[in-house]
Amino acid sequence: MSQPETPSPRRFSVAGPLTGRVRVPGDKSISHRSIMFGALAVGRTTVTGLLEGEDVMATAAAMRAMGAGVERTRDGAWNIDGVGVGGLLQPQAALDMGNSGTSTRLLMGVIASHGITATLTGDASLSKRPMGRVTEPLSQMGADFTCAPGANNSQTLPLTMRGAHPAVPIEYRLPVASAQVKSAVLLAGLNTPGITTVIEPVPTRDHTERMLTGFGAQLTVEEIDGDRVIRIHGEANLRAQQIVVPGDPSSAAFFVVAALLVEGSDLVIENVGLNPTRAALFDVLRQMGGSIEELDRREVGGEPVADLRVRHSALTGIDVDPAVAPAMIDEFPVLFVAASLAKGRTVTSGLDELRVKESDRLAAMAAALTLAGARIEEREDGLVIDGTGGTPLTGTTTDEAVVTHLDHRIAMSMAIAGLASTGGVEVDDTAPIRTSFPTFEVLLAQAASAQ
Ligand SMILES: O=C(O)C1=C[C@@H](OP(=O)(O)O)[C@@H](O)[C@H](O)C1
Ligand SMILES: C=C(OP(=O)(O)O)C(=O)O
Repeated sequence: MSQPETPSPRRFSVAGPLTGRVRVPGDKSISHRSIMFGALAVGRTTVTGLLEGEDVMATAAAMRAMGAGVERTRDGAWNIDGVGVGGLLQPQAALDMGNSGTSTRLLMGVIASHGITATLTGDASLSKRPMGRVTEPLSQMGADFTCAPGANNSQTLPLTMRGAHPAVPIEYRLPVASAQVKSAVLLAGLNTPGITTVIEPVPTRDHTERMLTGFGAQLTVEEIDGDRVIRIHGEANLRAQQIVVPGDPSSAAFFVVAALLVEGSDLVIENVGLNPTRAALFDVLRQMGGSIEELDRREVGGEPVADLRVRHSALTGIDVDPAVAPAMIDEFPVLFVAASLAKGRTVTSGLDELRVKESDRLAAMAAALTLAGARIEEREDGLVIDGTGGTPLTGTTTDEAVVTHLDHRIAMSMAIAGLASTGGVEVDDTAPIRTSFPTFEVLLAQAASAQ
């Protein structure tokens, strides 16, 4: 298991309005997939704009350990030298997935149809997250999962898996709206003879489908009776690509909410990915009265992108349609912060998945925001928030820090709550922020002092 680090507590307090321009780092989902698919392609894939966060570096280290070349060039681009589908080598040591669910679940899919054995480990947060959702379909394909030495079940990390070669193609209907489960089965299908099918009743982020098609896989998506039916033809040949990673909307979300909440703000966030399976937060905030303007809409790396101009706005609470949840699943923690300062009540529901992220995000945000002075009711599948109508939250005392539970999104969300409080918010540990957004604190300071 990954060693726990010394926590880095920090107080986030009222700063000036957020102005000027910031550029958030590359999309985490696309960065993971760039490395994995590049490692499975024939030839050299080059990636610019890759997110150099700890989660993506865990993917890079794992692909290296299985024989691919993954190196940063002097100008900050990345070269991935692929081994070809079917060409992965057995890793010599356990693969440390750190804090990253995406690395773990997608790699389990990749390994499932390679005839190799691998042990996967993770930090204390990742070791609690459910893996049965991927081991179940991957076992149907022939992969075998056992408890790693010292572990007591094969539903959580650490676990050891043996891939099947040849694996068996399956048709799998997703029991949970999860792009990670969908991707795990499709990636196992890459090196499986025949056609592997995933049926998705509720659409989730579609980067795997878009990118595998770009890499030359035979993949089809059909709408049948309201379901998305995705088929991948196995024993695929992937061709190396040149990838430009757009900015991460999940990282941009923190700056969007900060600019909406802090009086006098007028901030441009450049190069934000606006794939419709990811961008629902911005529509929800607009429904609440947020001024978020798209400038220079364009395509980057096959994904829609724009610069977002965000101005301080008076927000009003709404009932958030649970149908949009998958398209903003990682953005609820920071939406809860926005709702805490809106006028009136915001009701969220259908969010059971938030309980199995890096932390139980419903419980963690309810506790953190309550400590900071917000009015929150925690329900089984969502939070109900009675906002202040714009009056800053009281904040927390220095000896009462909010608890982030090794969850980067709790830490960043509560940092933004600190900017919108009179007394500031004490965050118990900022170290997890490095998993997805290593430049968060620098960019926040830059935006708050840009005038
Ligand atoms: O496929 C991906 O890249 C991701 C899918 C989502 O997880 P689930 O599929 O578990 O909802 C999301 O929360 C995670 O941050 C990244
Ligand atoms: C849930 C997240 O990531 P992962 O599942 O990859 O740990 C996240 O980044 O919010």
